Amino acid sequence: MPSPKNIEVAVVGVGLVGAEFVAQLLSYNAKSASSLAKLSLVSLSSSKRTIAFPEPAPPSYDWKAALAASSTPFSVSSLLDTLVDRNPKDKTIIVVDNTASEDIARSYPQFLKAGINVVTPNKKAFSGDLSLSVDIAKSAEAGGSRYYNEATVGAGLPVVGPLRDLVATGDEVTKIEGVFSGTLSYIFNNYSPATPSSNPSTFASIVTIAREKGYTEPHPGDDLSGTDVARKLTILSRLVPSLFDKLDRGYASVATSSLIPEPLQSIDTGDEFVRRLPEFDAEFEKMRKEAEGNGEVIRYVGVIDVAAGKIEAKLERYSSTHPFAASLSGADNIVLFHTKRYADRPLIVQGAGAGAAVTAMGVLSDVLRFV
Ligand SMILES: NC(=O)C1=CN([C@@H]2O[C@H](COP(=O)(O)OP(=O)(O)OC[C@H]3O[C@@H](n4cnc5c(N)ncnc54)[C@H](OP(=O)(O)O)[C@@H]3O)[C@@H](O)[C@H]2O)C=CC1
Ligand SMILES: N[C@@H](CC=O)C(=O)O
Ligand code: NA
Repeated sequence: MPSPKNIEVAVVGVGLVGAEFVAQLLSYNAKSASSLAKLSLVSLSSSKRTIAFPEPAPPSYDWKAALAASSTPFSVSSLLDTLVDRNPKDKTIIVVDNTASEDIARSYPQFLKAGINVVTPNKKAFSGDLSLSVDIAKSAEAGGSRYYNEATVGAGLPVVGPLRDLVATGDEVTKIEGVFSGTLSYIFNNYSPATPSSNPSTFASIVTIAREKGYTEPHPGDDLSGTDVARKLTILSRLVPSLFDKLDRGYASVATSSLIPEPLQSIDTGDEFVRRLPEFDAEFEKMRKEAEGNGEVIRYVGVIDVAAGKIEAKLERYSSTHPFAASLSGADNIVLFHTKRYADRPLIVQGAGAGAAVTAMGVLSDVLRFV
């Protein structure tokens, strides 16, 4: 039996998703002693601190305590120097970015050029200005490195990979549509269900639960503004050749309807945002009742109409028998790929589209592509 391939992993971001990713990685090593790969944690970083591991960490290692006790500040440049010193051209080294940071996203080209691979659920690098997406692709080519971002759309659900495969094998995508936000799916599946409740919860209370369950972005305003969906639509559009350079300003070029009441639009912290949201419950209730009175539900959807070149993130009403109404629950995403080959019936992917466990699984499965 060949000896397992050693893959070195440097993790940046150990919040909700990052901590679960580390737990899954350590458990992979523990359960897969005879498997094809060993995943060696070489460093862990938060926004403030970093720790490096000269030896692979054992499954029971209390990395949280070690990181909290570290007095070494984190910086991208020192991480890059440390990883370059480990000879990335001679082995597989991966930076796993589990942050939502724009700065970390902007550093991918430096890592990739140095031969260091990148895996991430962070949408920022692939959904902002087109120039960064182009720089990332060129840097990977120059450095002989690779990057994967499956968990940026639909969390662990296979969405990015299948779209790449459809395109690579010569299929023509005509339309992609669906429910792309786990948070907004959870909110509307509960606030505006196919079978109306006699005692409905308030809009703000459901948002708070979605946040507690770990579905929202670090700032839930990024979900309610539609920005998170617009980012996902940008990521997918850039994989469709005819749309690659359409969204030059990224998510900001997507026609997006926001659910954020005007007075809450510039609130900086997630805590303050959810504290003030109940002030607007009556407005949301009016919208819900109107739909319910027509036998309809409310859902937040995304559409990429390739032929029309139209990309939209918007609130829609559907009859209570529509698949977006009747077949979704929890934080489900559903994505329909209409293509030349899947012309009669679309290729459909559905399942939980948010939450730490399913997101970390998407990130770890990308890491395992390097085996
Ligand atoms: N929650 C979900 O269901 C899904 C999340 N994602 C994505 O996963 C990513 C992580 O989300 P989540 O775990 O909820 O976020 P959290 O806010 O829980 O954690 C973020 C982590 O990143 C660290 N961090 C932030 N900025 C920096 C920086 N500049 N340098 C180094 N570290 C930094 C934070 O450090 P500190 O603790 O010091 O602040 C923290 O450890 C996001 O990009 C999100 O969009 C994708 C799909 C689904
Ligand atoms: N906040 C996001 C998390 C996954 O991308 C969502 O709710 O879908
Ligand atoms: Na995915």
